[in-house]
Amino acid sequence: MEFRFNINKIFKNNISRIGNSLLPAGFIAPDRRTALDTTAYVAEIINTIGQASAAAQGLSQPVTTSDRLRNCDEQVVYLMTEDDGRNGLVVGLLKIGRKSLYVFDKFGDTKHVNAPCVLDFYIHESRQRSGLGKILFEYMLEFENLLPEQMAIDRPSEKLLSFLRKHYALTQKIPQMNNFVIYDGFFASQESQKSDINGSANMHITASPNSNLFGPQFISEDNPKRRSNSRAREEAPMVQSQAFGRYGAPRPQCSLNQIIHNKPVTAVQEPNRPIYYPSRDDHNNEHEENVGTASNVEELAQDMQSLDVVGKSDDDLPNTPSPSVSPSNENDDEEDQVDAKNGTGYYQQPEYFDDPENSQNQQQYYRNQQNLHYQQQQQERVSPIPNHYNKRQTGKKNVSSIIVGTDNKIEFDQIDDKGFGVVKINRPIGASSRSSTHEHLNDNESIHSHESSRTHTADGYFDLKFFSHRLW
Ligand SMILES: CC(=O)SCCNC(=O)CCNC(=O)[C@H](O)C(C)(C)COP(=O)(O)OP(=O)(O)OC[C@H]1O[C@@H](n2cnc3c(N)ncnc32)[C@H](O)[C@@H]1OP(=O)(O)O
Repeated sequence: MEFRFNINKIFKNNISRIGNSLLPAGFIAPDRRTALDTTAYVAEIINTIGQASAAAQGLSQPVTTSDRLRNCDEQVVYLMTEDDGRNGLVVGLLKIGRKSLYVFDKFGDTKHVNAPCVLDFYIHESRQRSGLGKILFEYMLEFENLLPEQMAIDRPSEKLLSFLRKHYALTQKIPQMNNFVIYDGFFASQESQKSDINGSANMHITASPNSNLFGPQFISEDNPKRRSNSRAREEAPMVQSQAFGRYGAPRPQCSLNQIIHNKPVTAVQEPNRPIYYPSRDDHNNEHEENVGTASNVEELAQDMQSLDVVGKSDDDLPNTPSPSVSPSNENDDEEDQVDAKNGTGYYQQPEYFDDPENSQNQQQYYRNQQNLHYQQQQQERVSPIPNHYNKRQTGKKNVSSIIVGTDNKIEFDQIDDKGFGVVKINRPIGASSRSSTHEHLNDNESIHSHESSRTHTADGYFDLKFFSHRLW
């Protein structure tokens, strides 16, 4: 590879080591101007041979550029030149540098190493397979005081793999998940550099593929399984997690790990986490009352079932529907109708039930009952507040009302900024005047159906008062 300038004045030896100064080691410039010119020439040489190396490897971008070399303290380039009696030739490039890597050892555990790496290696096509590559590589190993197996190879080509196999008998690769190739014997030389991200000498990060999901786990080197180099995992390895911080939280069992190690995959058991129900008085730190565990939820459900619905307690009701009943479920609708006809329904039946011409009203009645039931349950979950609390006790300022009409439309009517919401069921849309709504607003009344209202119309009125956060 020829250049427009005489490279023999720059490189006094066949192999020159160049660092981030872009001047060959031992180069002496008579003046500053010469130094700057030489730097520019070396930059041009490096860029040119870097391009040639990338082309030889089929890379779209060169791995070696003068800018990268200038800006990196950890990398050096070995250039091989020939004196052809004219301007001289550049015939080879070898770039190495230390890199901080997470690599798998032969047991599949991840280790953090700061390893010397072969980053770029190129011998001009006219000189390949003539032994120059080995000369250049040997020079580098000697200068850096390294063994070939100590080096990690960055994306080696088939030619380089063959080169290493032939000259250094490197055949036993340790599989990695990154582009680096390391060989057996790599870790024997890394003992002195062993460390983890905390700098601890006796810990390392596991190679779990779930590390990205659940965070790294730190396994002690004192683990007897690691000491014995046994990969049989009859018992769970001792995993030491950080007691605090990001990785301090309990992690779910890694099912992939169980599959890989042929263990029965157990169902993931959710920890008994506290359940937080939104409190109306969060700002008063009273939400502690609303924090419970799953068992508390059952108690809450029992409390809900014991509430008086439409003036009738559960004790009077032979068939209490499941709390999970969905108001939109048509089948459940039918079942409830049958129950009601048999006198085993959950709610009281209005008089028009006996009128066969009123079947539409009956259906509407059941739908509304189920809606009410569902909304009550939802309301209870969000705001499990004794129904005798008044506005002053709850401190709420927002009042709004929902009016559910006979055609299943819901009218949500905000009256003014007071404290509670009211759902009015079975009222004609828009027919409920604000004044009449106000008349029925009594903060001391229960969240259940409004008996007095229901008597005003054959459709029946069921007001549901609720505590709500302000929506608008
Ligand atoms: C991390 C990296 O840099 S990966 C990129 C490596 N670089 C390249 O692939 C660029 C193209 N190749 C080259 O530049 C050179 O072939 C090098 C640098 C790999 C080796 O340099 P050479 O001067 O050819 O090596 P040298 O002559 O000392 O050793 C020759 C041995 O290298 C291997 N080798 C070299 N060229 C080839 C080739 N075309 N095909 C297969 N093996 C080859 C063989 O093992 C060969 O031995 P053999 O001739 O008995 O089969």
